[in-house]
Amino acid sequence: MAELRRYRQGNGATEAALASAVQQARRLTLTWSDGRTGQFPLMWLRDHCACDQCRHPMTRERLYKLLDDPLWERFASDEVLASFEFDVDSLTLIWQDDHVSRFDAGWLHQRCPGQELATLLPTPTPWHQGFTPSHVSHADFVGGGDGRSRWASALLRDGLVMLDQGPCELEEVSRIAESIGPMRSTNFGGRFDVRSVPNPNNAAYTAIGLELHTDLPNWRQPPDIQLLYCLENDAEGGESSFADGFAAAETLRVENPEAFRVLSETPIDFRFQDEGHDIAVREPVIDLDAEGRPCEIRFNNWIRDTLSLPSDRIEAWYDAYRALWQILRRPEGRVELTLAPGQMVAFDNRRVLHGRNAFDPNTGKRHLQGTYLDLDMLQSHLRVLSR
Ligand SMILES: C[N+](C)(C)CCCC[C@H](N)C(=O)O
Ligand SMILES: O=C(O)CCC(=O)C(=O)O
Repeated sequence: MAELRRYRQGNGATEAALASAVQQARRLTLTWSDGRTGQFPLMWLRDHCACDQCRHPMTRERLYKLLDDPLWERFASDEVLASFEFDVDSLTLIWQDDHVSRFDAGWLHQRCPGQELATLLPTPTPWHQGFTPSHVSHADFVGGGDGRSRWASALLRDGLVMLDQGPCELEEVSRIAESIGPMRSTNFGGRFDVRSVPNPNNAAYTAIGLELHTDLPNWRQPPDIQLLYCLENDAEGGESSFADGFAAAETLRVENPEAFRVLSETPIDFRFQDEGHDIAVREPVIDLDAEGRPCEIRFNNWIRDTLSLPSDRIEAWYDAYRALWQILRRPEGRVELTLAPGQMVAFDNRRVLHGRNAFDPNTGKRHLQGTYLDLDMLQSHLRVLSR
């Protein structure tokens, strides 16, 4: 007989006690003391067995293979379960092949089919008018208190967060990034310097103003999170601005549904070329998820490639693109700030657009260091911090 073992994933135990368990054909209906009830298909219960044969005892990864289970065909009937019993905090099933599965009642309570599983991550929330980003001090971020989770939560919720009063040290951005996850490398390297240089290969390495944009929309998977750490900002100009691309897309949907449709349904070409690279992709400006909500914005006027569409769709596409751009330009939707030395801005590059005003390199120095991170690592970091 398999060793019995509780299986929790640390999503917070419930106080509710298991009150009844009734088998109806190929399902078990469970009811808890708080009134919640759930119908659990037997095949689901078998697949989620947490014993040490079905889950690796060290990694907790699934070993059970439904494809190789000789009982599988019988899950459609009610012959698969030999017996079951329950008490307030557990449910035990004995299958026809004598395998025993024991479930924690609280674990099942959280996973009633059809029930949203509680997540530890904040919901991305569109900026409302007058939105201002959260600020966390560098000392709180590195200090071991709740600074890191406040920072990560704000970044996941708002897509933008500030870190203040850090040291003016080269590579501090790399240290911060690597405390969260590996830096995401691109054709610009793992970590990049933003300053005006001779022979630049992209507009960020000049002193010109940068219209709001997302970075690297010419990649199949553009970088998720961008960190920009300010080391020097003495030159005249160079102020930063940000806009919530998801909020702008939703405004466009309301004000100009046809433009929204065109931008979300028309893949266009993005392409970056320099000495050693030619990276190109064809994707829409607004990408929608399965529910039709914007899940990615690709907006970068420099590296938008030749617009290759049938001529009867070209004017409509330009009109739609201008309509979105006009919304992005509206002052009420933008966050404007001047980065101070020792300050770092972090933002979701697939949601929030960033830009800067031109600066005059003859009046002083401007130097940022930046890198990218995968959203998976940021989410993981917050889940681990919440343990
Ligand atoms: C930040 N860093 C300078 C590394 C990249 C800048 C990317 C912006 C550019 N126009 C593009 O998407 O290709
Ligand atoms: O210089 C800045 O403030 C922003 C730079 C930028 O837009 C970029 O690196 O993509």
